[in-house]
Amino acid sequence: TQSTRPQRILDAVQKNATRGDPRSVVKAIDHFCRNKEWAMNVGDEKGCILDSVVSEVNPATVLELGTYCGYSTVRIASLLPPHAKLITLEFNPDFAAIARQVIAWAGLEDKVQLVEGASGDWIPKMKEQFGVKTFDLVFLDHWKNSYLPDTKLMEECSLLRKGSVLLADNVICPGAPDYLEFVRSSPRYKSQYFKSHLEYTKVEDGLEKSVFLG
Ligand SMILES: CCCNc1ncnc2c1ncn2[C@@H]1O[C@H](/C=C/CNC(=O)c2cc(-c3ccc(F)cc3)cc(O)c2O)[C@H](C)[C@H]1O
Ligand SMILES: [Mg+2]
Repeated sequence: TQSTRPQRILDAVQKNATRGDPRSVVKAIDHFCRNKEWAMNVGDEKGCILDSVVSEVNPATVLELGTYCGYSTVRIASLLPPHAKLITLEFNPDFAAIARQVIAWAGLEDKVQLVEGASGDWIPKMKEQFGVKTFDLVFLDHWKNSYLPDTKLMEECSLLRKGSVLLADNVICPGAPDYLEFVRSSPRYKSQYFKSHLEYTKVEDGLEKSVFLG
């Protein structure tokens, strides 16, 4: 039977990366996506910006919206301090199944909770289901028209505290114009644009870092 692109990404990880070595998993996916098949991972260039924001925030609790194959999940989790937790939401069961295996190959199962389901259903249940008070860092990389409604939902559910950092991928390409307008004009956020390129290409894209001011 025909394999899917996520399955071919998992194969590339299992063939070329070392079990328990997150950096080798990241390298294997980047090599595959740069040389064999493009895929919508945040990639190595924007990934370095992601790494620097994660290191700066040094979060105890992280929420990722949109796991896909788990590339950014592995990047983030590999930088977390010992007892920190990353919850990642993915509503496509096929992608979730692949991501679980990528996360396991990297040896990061203990730091990552992959929740299969839609952000709109799960954000309101974060406190009761996972004992999360607030998130120190949120990485938004799911459907671009869901960034804004989900940000408003996180505010309504009191999941953001003074200093919580939102980091959004693709604010230029494919773009998230309503989200960008919101976080850049709202007095409750301090926003900063990190110019970069669409993964594995020369097309402009970037990450928007927005600090919630409470
Ligand atoms: C209920 C919905 C919301 N709730 C949800 N709850 C849970 N999971 C959700 C939700 N909404 C979506 N997901 C999952 O997240 C993933 C979705 C990821 C989406 N990412 C893009 O579309 C993109 C495109 C390009 C791109 C650029 C240029 C091109 F030419 C082509 C493509 C580049 C990029 O870096 C990109 O991240 C995954 C596929 C999908 O199942
Ligand atoms: Mg993206």
